[in-house]
Amino acid sequence: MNRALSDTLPAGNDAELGASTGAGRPLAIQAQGLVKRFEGTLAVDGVDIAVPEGAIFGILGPNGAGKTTTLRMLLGIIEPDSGTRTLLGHRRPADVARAVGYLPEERGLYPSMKAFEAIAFMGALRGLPLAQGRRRGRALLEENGLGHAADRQIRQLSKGMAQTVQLLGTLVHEPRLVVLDEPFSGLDAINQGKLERLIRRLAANGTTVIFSTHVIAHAERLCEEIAIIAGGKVPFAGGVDEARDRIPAQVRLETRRGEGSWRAALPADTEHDTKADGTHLWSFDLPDGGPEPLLRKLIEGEAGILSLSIERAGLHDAFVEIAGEAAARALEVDEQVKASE
Ligand SMILES: Nc1ncnc2c1ncn2[C@@H]1O[C@H](COP(=O)(O)OP(=O)(O)OP(=O)(O)O)[C@@H](O)[C@H]1O
Repeated sequence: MNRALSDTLPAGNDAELGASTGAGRPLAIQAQGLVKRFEGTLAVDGVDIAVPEGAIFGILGPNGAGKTTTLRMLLGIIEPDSGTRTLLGHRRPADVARAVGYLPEERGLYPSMKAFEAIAFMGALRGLPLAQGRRRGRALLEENGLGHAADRQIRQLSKGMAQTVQLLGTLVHEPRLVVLDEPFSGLDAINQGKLERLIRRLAANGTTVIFSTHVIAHAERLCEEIAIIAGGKVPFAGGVDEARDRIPAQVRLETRRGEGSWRAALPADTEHDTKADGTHLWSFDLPDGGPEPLLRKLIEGEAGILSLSIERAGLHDAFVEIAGEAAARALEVDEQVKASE
């Protein structure tokens, strides 16, 4: 056990220090086999999650997939029926509550409080002295373009502004771990962009950020690692690139010649078209060996390459591959609903 930490831990504390990824990076969150049932509904069915410290980690899944239930179990707001979780090295989330910031899915602040007071109040709930919270509240509002609203009551703010105030209240005590449940919901495109930048700044300063979303684009733009959740299960957890690599990249090739020894380098199910000018178009999955052996054979066989493009799969296609069409359709509907809001 780390000497400095062991000195601060009371005897018999159940903290479990030193959890780390295979690559040796310490973990801010480690959950194994989390299960939660509500009156006959199996909301979460054996979820494993490992969130490295300092990461931006997304939990991506459609409505009802189990995202909120998972986050609540991680935070100790509800207890799992089975499974274990470690938060910042502690088995009891309450032991590290002051180092955690949480934006719940249900938004709500006292309507009569002024914006800067609301932030200070949220900080006080996590142990920050009120005077300090008030100072930081004003500064945070200023930094985030809401300085003019500091003395306005919450009831006088727009929904998006109030949501930003609540988010700042989640951050005012400078938590090491920030848990955001659907933070982009209810924000317009400009404020979504601001929130993305804020999340990046937090991570750049060493804060771990975990957020849930049903919008693939947010996870794809922000996250190094994700967990895909569908029907209470996590069929994939790992790097965004690793998820995208589940699907072969698509090659589009244009050649002057249509025959030659190089044809053997193209997969059997390659699509082929001959254009009016006699040149050839080929589309196929990038073979296992990657682009270099393919290119070598095309050049050695004198295919007469006119153009070649390789397009990696997007996270949406990876999601379909991993979680299935039905879950992906549910996500798409969510995005359409969002777009029409
Ligand atoms: N307190 C509860 N009582 C009964 N059922 C619940 C409760 N909380 C969640 N559920 C059910 O558990 C399942 C997972 O819900 P959860 O809120 O975790 O999903 P979610 O992925 O966060 O969805 P959303 O994006 O709609 O918030 C759903 O079927 C939901 O109806």
